[in-house]
Amino acid sequence: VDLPLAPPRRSDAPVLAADIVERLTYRIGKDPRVAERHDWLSATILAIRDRVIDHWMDSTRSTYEQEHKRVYYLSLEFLIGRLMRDAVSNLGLLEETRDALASLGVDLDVIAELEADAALGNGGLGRLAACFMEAMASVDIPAYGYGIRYVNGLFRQELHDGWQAELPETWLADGNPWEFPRRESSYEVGFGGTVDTVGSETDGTGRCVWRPGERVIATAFDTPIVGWRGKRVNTLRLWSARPIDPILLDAFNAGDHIGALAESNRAETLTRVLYPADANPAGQELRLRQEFFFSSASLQDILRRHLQQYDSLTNLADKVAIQLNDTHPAVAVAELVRLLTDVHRLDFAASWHIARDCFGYTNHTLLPEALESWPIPLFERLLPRHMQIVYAVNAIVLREARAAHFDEASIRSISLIDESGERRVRMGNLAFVGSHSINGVSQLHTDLMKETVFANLHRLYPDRINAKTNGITPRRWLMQCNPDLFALVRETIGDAFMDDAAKLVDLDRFADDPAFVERFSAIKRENKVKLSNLVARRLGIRLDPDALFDVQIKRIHEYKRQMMNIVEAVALYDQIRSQPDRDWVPRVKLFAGKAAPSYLAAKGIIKLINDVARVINNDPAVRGLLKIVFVPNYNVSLAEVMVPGADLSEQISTAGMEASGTGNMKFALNGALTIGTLDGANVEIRDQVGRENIVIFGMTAEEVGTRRAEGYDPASVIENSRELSQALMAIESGVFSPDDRTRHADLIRSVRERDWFMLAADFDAYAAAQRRVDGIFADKPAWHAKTVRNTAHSGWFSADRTIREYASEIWRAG
Ligand SMILES: CCc1ccc([C@H](C)CC(=O)N[C@@H]2O[C@H](CO)[C@@H](O)[C@H](O)[C@H]2O)cc1
Repeated sequence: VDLPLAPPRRSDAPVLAADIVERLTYRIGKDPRVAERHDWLSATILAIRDRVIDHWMDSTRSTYEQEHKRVYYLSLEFLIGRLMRDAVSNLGLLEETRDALASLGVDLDVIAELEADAALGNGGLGRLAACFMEAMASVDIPAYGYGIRYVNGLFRQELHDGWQAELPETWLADGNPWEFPRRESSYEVGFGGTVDTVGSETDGTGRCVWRPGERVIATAFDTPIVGWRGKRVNTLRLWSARPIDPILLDAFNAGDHIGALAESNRAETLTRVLYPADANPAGQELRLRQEFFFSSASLQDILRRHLQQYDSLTNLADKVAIQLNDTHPAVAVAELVRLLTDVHRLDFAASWHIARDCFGYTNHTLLPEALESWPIPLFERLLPRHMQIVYAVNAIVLREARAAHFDEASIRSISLIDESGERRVRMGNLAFVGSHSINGVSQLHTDLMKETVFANLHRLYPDRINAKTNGITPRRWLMQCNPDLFALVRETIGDAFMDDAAKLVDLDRFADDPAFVERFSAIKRENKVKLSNLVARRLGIRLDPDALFDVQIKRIHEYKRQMMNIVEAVALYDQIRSQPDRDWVPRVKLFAGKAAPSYLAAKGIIKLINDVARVINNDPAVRGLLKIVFVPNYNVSLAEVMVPGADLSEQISTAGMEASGTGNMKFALNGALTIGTLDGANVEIRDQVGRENIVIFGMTAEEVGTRRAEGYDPASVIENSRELSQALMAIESGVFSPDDRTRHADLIRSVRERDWFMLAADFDAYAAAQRRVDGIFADKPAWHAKTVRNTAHSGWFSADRTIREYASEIWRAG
């Protein structure tokens, strides 16, 4: 029966206003005269949502009818932030919505602030997944994101006397108007149990049957992801776990109330909370259960959708591309082989080939402690059939390596099984051998992957590793978070850049145009005022918007060297006090970022920053020339205010350790100058914006490697740097912690004795680079010209470019 389709809705302001009032009245049940701001937000989202649904259904239908290849992005994290402004803006309804609400006496910007951030991620990896979802819809690629619908996202950070405190994040407390429960899309996911072989091996009818000891139901919640101009609306499908039996009545009636709810509690726990670690795996069983739960549910859903359209699985790789966002979904390789072999009865070899042709794997870190591996006893108990498949795959791979005359040491490093100590399954190796493409997230990172963690696998399979330098969506990270700059650019170079960010380069010729620069810098100053107002509101600290706003916002980690930044602040503080007449450039150092709760050194760094801030900010001798601010609870929405308000972007990681960085791209696009090492995508930012429009310092990744190999003695470096040694002494002696003089002694000792992240070795170069920055900032025309050129030459870092590369070189889609 060809059912009539709902007519698309008109969206001029009066119609929108009427729709909003209609939703408020009949869906929210509030009288407009007494409605609260959050009621208006919910009503507006419901009205906008209907416009989204029109495009969503068009997209889903066209994908089906045109038999498009679908891309599936499997990620345990999607750091989405807020969605209303994104949806309204990408549908081109911003002015209409603003006018509609204004006609009802409501300010769009005020209610937009009330939307909860969907903080379903830790940092770079999670935010990249969110930018990719928006970009895939914007470049018209049929794609699904698969993840977990955590009830509690990344913890809320509060500062208690300068110390990080973690509080539960409750984004779903007031409901989530953007999600659609899809009860019909539910799948059983098993754990534990046994594997039986039925039929006889000899006549080829033999096959394995996994009999799980436990089962839970994965049920889907869909969120529409609107692309630019509403070209396409894709689906983010997040899985939630629920019990097969919500309550065991006989146990309950027998009075065992706890036992009666055990299964439901276990299911509930499975998708309750996001693991807050972003570099070192918790290694807990629940984490492996989460990884398998969403991988299995996603693959079952993918195969169901494929078989619904094509009644065979042999063409799966022609119609399905699956991207593994780091090793977190790597168990999907074994699960797809199981589903194809045991459930859909393809032979093992065919299943293995299809799987490899479907999968691509993205590596996001070289940090050894961040590479996931699971103890075999745990893996085997939880996933007995997958353990068998891992062994079978390993046999194939090691046979190929021996045929290629690899020595035993290489064989050991290639093996999916780490035999060095406790036997463990290497998820990075499993993802590698199970994928036809393995990509790094910047050129340098990719080169280092070939030389380090995957050197031998690269030797065995030399045509798999490729570079896909990260990108960011210019919609959220320019058009929406910096509308004034966006409007100025549009007025200056026309609209073309809105559909092709590379066109931003047309701005270059205005870098020395005083009239343009006047307006460009005025907008930057306005954004700095906005940021200052936020800091005043939240921390009661007053900032001078004409000072140099020096910003470092990212997860707290020793390799990101927030420590080097604050030690340099102490050295500068000392100089301002000892050379008061020097014409210092007033500077505000702004920090923000969360530390993994179990990462004590990182939490110590947060406390150190706050201790130094308290002393410097209250020292009259500084006369406001230097201020330190740590803004709590860093998240996507805070970044949307801090990025446009920055003059200087701190990208100072130890070279070779930041796979790419994406904050660096956001700052450059919003007209900030980068001070950084030649690490990750900083190298490509330098190539794009030009050596004269970035301030590079410090050792290269190669020099770091050499320095370590030669034996690095931080003590000798420290004694040869008066600034550094004085600053370290001031901190360790308690100048900034009079209430506990030895509080920071451990942090300083780890620099003096080991300094694995080469803070001492790079310090003098860093401090000198900061003085160079002062010099440039004092020369306003020079400064502004450089910042304009950063915006002009950041188009290449649009996620649209990155996604087009994935689509043509990995997914062969779109
Ligand atoms: C298992 C614990 C865990 C969780 C997350 C991760 C992520 C890989 C960490 C991460 O977010 N990596 C960042 O990914 C960004 C997107 O590619 C890069 O830009 C950053 O350089 C990289 O640190 C590692 C280990």
